[in-house]
Amino acid sequence: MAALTLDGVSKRYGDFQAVKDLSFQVRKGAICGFLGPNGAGKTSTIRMILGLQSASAGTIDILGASDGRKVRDRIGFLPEERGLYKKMTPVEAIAFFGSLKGVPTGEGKRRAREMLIAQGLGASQKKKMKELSKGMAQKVQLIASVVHRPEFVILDEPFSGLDPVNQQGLEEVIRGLAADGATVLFSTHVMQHAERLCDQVVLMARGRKAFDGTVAEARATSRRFLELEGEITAEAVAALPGVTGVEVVSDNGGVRVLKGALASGAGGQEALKTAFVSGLDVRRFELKEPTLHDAFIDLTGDHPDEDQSVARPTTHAEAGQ
Ligand SMILES: Nc1ncnc2c1ncn2[C@@H]1O[C@H](COP(=O)(O)OP(=O)(O)OP(=O)(O)O)[C@@H](O)[C@H]1O
Repeated sequence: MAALTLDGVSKRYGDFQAVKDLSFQVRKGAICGFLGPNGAGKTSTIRMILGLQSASAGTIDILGASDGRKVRDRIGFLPEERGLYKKMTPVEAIAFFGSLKGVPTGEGKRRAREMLIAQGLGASQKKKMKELSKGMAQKVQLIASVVHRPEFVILDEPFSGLDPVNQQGLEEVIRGLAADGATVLFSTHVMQHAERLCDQVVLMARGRKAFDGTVAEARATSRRFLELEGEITAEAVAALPGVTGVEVVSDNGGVRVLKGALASGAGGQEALKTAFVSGLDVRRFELKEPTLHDAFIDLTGDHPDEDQSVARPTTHAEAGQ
């Protein structure tokens, strides 16, 4: 059963169309990654789902309602721009947000303490929000957005600004929400989180949906590739059977790392065999599966995290992380 359905949704700001004819469904209980580079239209879509702005065209159904305002007590939302009342303690802040969603203050405080302890923030319960680190404050805000135990949780770029340890903690929180039966939709331009977490990914590029399916299905749209290192030329790799394109990853005085994309269906063994038989100076080789990041680039031509510190030539090394 679908918890969320978008059908032909568009958003126009003056002459600029930020979201174009967007349709997708999210099944009840699924974790859905809403992916795309900055400006792809993710926040605009989330705001339409929540009813914070109206769609220029198309229809939305969230938990049976035509926008989130009508079912606000059943929805939890972590906005991209964050901030909690600085002088409150985390317990007060969480209970306050709970009270806006109908949770009695005493019960809100009890849940706040329980969740703060579960998140390793037990010792910070009595501090003021302004005394917490950014990562801690972000966790408190996330707890505040789910203290009323919503059926549908929408998180806009929840991983941004968190260090790797806190990012991992957040992944666990998201898994926990889904394990408790909630449907989760989160936006991100960092593919690795989605790769680990999502039952479904919706890829956005320039306002349009570029892909909708499982992570495995997304990866399957992309090609495997062969990475070779040695005193080899790009031309020599391009001539290997099954190789359709070559990228020079690095060149260290003639010792190069070369990446050869394989034609769909090509296993790579044939190319390796030919490389050895023809006496190419292969000092290292690796057959690599495409990551979600590779699939995104193949599907859209965009770099989802181009404003991040992930440099393109090393991207494929992320596959095993
Ligand atoms: N209120 C607005 N008026 C005019 N243009 C807007 C408005 N809000 C967003 N846009 C534009 O619409 C496009 C999509 O923006 P949106 O914030 O939805 O993208 P996004 O994928 O969420 O990216 P980000 O992660 O940067 O927020 C961008 O080009 C943005 O500049």
